Amino acid sequence: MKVCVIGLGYVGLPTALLAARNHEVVGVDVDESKVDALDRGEPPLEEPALVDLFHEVEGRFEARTDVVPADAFVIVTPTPLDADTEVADLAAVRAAAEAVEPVLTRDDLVVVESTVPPGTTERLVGRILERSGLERGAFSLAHCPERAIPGDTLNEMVGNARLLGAIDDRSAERAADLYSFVEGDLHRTTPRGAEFVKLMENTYRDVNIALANEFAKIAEELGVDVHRSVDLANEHPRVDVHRPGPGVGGHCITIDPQFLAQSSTHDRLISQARAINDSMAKHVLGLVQGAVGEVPDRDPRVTLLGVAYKGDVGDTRETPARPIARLARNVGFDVRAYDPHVESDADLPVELDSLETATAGSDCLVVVTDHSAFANLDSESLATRMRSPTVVDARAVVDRSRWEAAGFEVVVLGDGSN
Ligand SMILES: NC(=O)C1=CN([C@@H]2O[C@H](COP(=O)(O)OP(=O)(O)OC[C@H]3O[C@@H](n4cnc5c(N)ncnc54)[C@H](O)[C@@H]3O)[C@@H](O)[C@H]2O)C=CC1
Ligand SMILES: CC(=O)N[C@@H]1[C@@H](OP(=O)(O)OP(=O)(O)OC[C@H]2O[C@@H](n3ccc(=O)[nH]c3=O)[C@H](O)[C@@H]2O)O[C@H](C(=O)O)[C@@H](O)[C@@H]1O
Repeated sequence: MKVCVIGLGYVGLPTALLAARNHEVVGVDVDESKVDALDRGEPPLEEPALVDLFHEVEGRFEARTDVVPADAFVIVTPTPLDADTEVADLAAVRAAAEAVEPVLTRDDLVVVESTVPPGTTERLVGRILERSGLERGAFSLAHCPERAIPGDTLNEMVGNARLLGAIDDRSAERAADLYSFVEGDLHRTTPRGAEFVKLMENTYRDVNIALANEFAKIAEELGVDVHRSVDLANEHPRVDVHRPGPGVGGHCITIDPQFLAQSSTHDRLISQARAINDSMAKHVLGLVQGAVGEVPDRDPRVTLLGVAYKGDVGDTRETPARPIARLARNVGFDVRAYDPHVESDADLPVELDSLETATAGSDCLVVVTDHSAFANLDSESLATRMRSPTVVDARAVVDRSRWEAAGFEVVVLGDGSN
């Protein structure tokens, strides 16, 4: 079938390329520079396996800025949180549905793949499509959310089980054909059911991380090491505590729980977990202030190691580095930053430098991101470059004994044992 994928971002582009293994695919994005890059054969993709896939499907994938008639449409546009109202901003999903409506014909399939609050597929997208004069059922409609983890997108898109939240049997059959690249099981449910399950999954992770972060703060008070404690607790066959850190980032886990909270009067734990995770930036700053103390002569200098929201990716959306940098600047720190996966980011309140420049004369390093490269940093040369060799490790990635031997004072978030 001919498939039109609308939104060529972290999820839409890999989805379009995978679908192009079995179908003719047109990828649509409002960002002309993205479409131009794809036309030039330069896909904006971080994972090497995805670049290979781009070349594999050449001839079956084309990028455009306008929606064209097709047999199936997949909406994968962003669903951020509206900053003023704290509810889902569905403008891009609405715009995509409005772009499909004029070209929609009988028997076409429309899939919402964006993560959305329960009810959105049928109430918002379905109603816009009905303006075409076609009744629901004359066209197929489904919500098939994505579960892939950034960093291993291709393997997860293919291997993970997938939800098919279809309005009827025909919609489910056609969606199964569209997603024939998926090797995991396809589970049939309703659109609202799929919307709810997707949000439950990310909420579970956010709440679990909040619990780990609360354990970390308690461990600091009690004088024990939370990281070793989590390892030991997870030896229990029915316990799976997540990892504490400087806060939860990314476009999904920071946002999706709020789509559930906004949909119910019963939210208690979900909002509390969000607040705990958001409080971690302040907690990290407290650790930095405790470690650095009073600095004579000039503003104390702090260097953020990592601005990406998590390890080994270059994505900075909702990164905890942002509040940490802002809070540090507010209390008078000169803030520098280095990230091996991020060259520049205009949305960050701090410029990115090379490791050498960012750490020169620094009073404190703060490990914000768990990039694998940080486990192998040369602590001895860092110690000689800094004014006072101190590190606050919010991810438990540095080797304490090696860094202490190099002359560092080492503070690990959640480790009260030292
Ligand atoms: N990033 C991830 O790992 C995952 C994201 N999701 C969900 O998938 C959806 C998309 O997320 P990402 O791919 O990360 O977003 P993104 O921001 O990387 O990409 C979205 C793309 O849509 C384009 N766009 C915006 N409005 C458009 C319109 N009206 N017509 C055509 N293109 C338009 C943007 O220019 C951008 O290229 C969101 O709902 C997100 O919650 C779900 C699972 C995983
Ligand atoms: C339930 C689940 O694992 N969801 C995944 C998640 O991807 P994402 O990269 O946002 O999640 P993540 O790896 O948990 O990272 C989110 C944030 O949480 C932090 N984090 C994560 C795990 C942990 O134990 N402790 C912790 O502090 C990370 O450092 C990061 O800042 O959200 C994606 C999405 O829905 O967009 C989803 O497709 C992915 O499968």
